[in-house]
Amino acid sequence: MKIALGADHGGYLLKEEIKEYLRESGYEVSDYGTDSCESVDYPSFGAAVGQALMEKKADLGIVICGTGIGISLAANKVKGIRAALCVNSYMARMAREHNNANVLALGARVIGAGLALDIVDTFVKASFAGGRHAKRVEMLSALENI
Ligand SMILES: O=C(CO)[C@H](O)[C@H](O)[C@H](O)COP(=O)(O)O
Repeated sequence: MKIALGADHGGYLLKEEIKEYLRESGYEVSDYGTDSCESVDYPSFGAAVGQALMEKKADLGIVICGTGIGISLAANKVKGIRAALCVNSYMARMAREHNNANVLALGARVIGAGLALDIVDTFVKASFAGGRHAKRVEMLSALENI
């Protein structure tokens, strides 16, 4: 599985930890920045990860900023992206099983690294349950045409 990572300055350090964790776990990881704690603008990095998924360069994305809010909003502006901001592992599992989320958003100023890695692990291992959820996800996609 290929995973695209992106973060602003608020999420940079957590992104580096997640990158190391995923690579050690055997995943192929592409890093769309940022590359330091120097102040940058989260929309660029959320959009870059979203575009990477839509261009089939990755299967899932993980985006991180201070709260996870701004960068999830940015990723969700890309057509086809369902980015879910999660603060616990239950949300991460439901995001995949019920919402077929393709991007996980995290807030590095909200949760610690230990919880973040557990959320990441849950998200990448879970899969879409389909069934009654498929119609709802299709309805979400239809909203992109409004
Ligand atoms: O976009 C955000 C909030 O929705 C992120 O948390 C950003 O990382 C944050 O806004 C950056 O704030 P800073 O004061 O410029 O570091």
